[in-house]
Amino acid sequence: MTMNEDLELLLDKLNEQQKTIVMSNDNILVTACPGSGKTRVLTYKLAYTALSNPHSNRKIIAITYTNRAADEIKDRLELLDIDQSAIWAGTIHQFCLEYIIYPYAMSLPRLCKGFTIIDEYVHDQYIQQILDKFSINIPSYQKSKIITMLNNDMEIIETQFPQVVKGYHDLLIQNKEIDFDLILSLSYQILRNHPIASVNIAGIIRSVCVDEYQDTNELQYQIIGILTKTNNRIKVMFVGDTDQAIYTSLGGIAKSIKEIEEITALRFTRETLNGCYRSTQRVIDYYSYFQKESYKIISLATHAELKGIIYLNTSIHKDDIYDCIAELIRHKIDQNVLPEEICVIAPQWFLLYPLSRKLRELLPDISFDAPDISPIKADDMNVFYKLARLIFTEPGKKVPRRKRIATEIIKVLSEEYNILLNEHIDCFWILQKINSIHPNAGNGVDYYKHVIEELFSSCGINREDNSSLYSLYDNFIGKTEERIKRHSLSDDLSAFYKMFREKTGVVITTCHKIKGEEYNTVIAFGIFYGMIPHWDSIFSPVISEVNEAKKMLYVIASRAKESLYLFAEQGRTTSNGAVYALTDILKTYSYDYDT
Ligand SMILES: Nc1ncnc2c1ncn2[C@@H]1O[C@H](COP(=O)(O)OP(=O)(O)OP(=O)(O)O)[C@@H](O)[C@H]1O
Repeated sequence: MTMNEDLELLLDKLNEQQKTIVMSNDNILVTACPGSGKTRVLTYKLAYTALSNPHSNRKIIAITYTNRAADEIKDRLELLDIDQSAIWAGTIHQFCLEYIIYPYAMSLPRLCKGFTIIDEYVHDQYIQQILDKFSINIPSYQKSKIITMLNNDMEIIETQFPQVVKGYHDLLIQNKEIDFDLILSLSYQILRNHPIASVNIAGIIRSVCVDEYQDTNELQYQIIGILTKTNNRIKVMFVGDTDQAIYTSLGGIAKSIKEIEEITALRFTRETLNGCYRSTQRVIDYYSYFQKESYKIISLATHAELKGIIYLNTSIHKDDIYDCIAELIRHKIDQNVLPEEICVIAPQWFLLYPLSRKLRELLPDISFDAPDISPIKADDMNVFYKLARLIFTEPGKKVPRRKRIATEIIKVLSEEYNILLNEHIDCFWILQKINSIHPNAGNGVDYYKHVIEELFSSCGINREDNSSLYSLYDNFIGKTEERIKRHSLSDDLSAFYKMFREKTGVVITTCHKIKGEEYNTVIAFGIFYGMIPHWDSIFSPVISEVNEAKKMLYVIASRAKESLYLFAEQGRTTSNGAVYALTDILKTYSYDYDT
């Protein structure tokens, strides 16, 4: 097939609005409604850019909000049979590590003598250690609010406990460690203070596509801005939906086109995607009430005209909610809705654990993709977690993904831990080696330790010469063992395989985690003022509680293809005994709900 035929085949799968965006040679800011095919547009834009200039060796970068989204894009490109050698997709943290921190660590005194990246768990341990040192006794919710992130000039932002943050950073420096936030701040420092680094990095980039731009934080915009100011040939696309900006509390900002133009020193064209392939027109009209600035979304779904169900219940008691949801699920399945097409959500995890237990009891014949506490904590930045993903998944399945993970492992070992691996060690070798080690251990941790020891020994990696890698390893094992003990989990090998198995069945998750997904039926409970919006927004002097509630309800409702059930059950109280009630904005929304 010729290149033009390849391109035509790609474009055939897009509607006119999507095509315009994919083919545009401008810098574009795309505001896209839910279900309008943002992921499709982004994937096809990457494919189109790669195919239209196959000889360019400059990189096409896609920045996604989660590792899962990056995996999805890479899998879709694989299905389209696109050569991905010029395409890079990952989170901003991964981008910063691979393109800025690892190659230019020598330019910062803090990094030049080697460094390791700590995770949330170590972060929390350090904070506790310093609070103890200063004899500060505060509740855990307050601990988690201590801002350890620094500003663009590496100064402390935290106002209430600045001495704790100083102690924390001193400890990191002393241990030659950095945390997640420092990946961004130090990348910014390198780009800003070392023009050679920014010229080199910007010089190898062809385009940057940012997904979910409404969740991008200030530093991320600034990092992209330095690159485009250094090389104005870089083409930029921001795609997102300002009505779905539910990460404001984590620093996400949906910048205006003018602000983006200022930061990047580029001119932008605005494009819109307002055709929704997901929901019926009725569901769309229902959630459009929560838009910040009203605009018309048109259903392009084959089921656009179906009535479906839109239901709100504020009278059910919390003790009856599990039976009621179980009945609903049974009813939907009897109507031939697939279990995978049903999702039950709540604003907080603690509401979901008892629900999952109860639903499994009430519906023993139905499978659930429910929040289980897994023996290993998911952490895609940790090389030992990446190794676990290979060790505890079946060799013959998802081979391209396994190859990618193996390649990432080699990269981390050589670039982060400066390990000189033998030339023959490539992703195939790693996969073959892991596939061939089958220790005789029924316990998951022992099994994992055996594989790692044998793998490392065949790679020539030993404890004596690689103390920082082994300290991460010991920490990883220690944390896993502690998790198993704390939550009384099974340490059986099968429990480790289970955690990485693709889950099927009725999905049970939180309102934040459901973002980007779609289901025939969405059942949401716990729709309370204090959870939607969260108390943090209600008490915040800078965040608008009404907007936060609107955005959350917009995300929840826009996941539904046909049916949406909302519950604000009676009888739930806060820890202080105050009674939870329906979120305010739904009290004032006079909608003609189904009964
Ligand atoms: N041109 C198209 N033709 C047919 N179906 C499409 C087209 N574009 C997208 N879709 C379908 O629309 C649905 C929604 O797509 P996608 O999940 O990419 O939307 P989204 O814009 O990312 O949604 P959200 O913002 O809610 O996360 C998917 O099922 C996708 O296959």
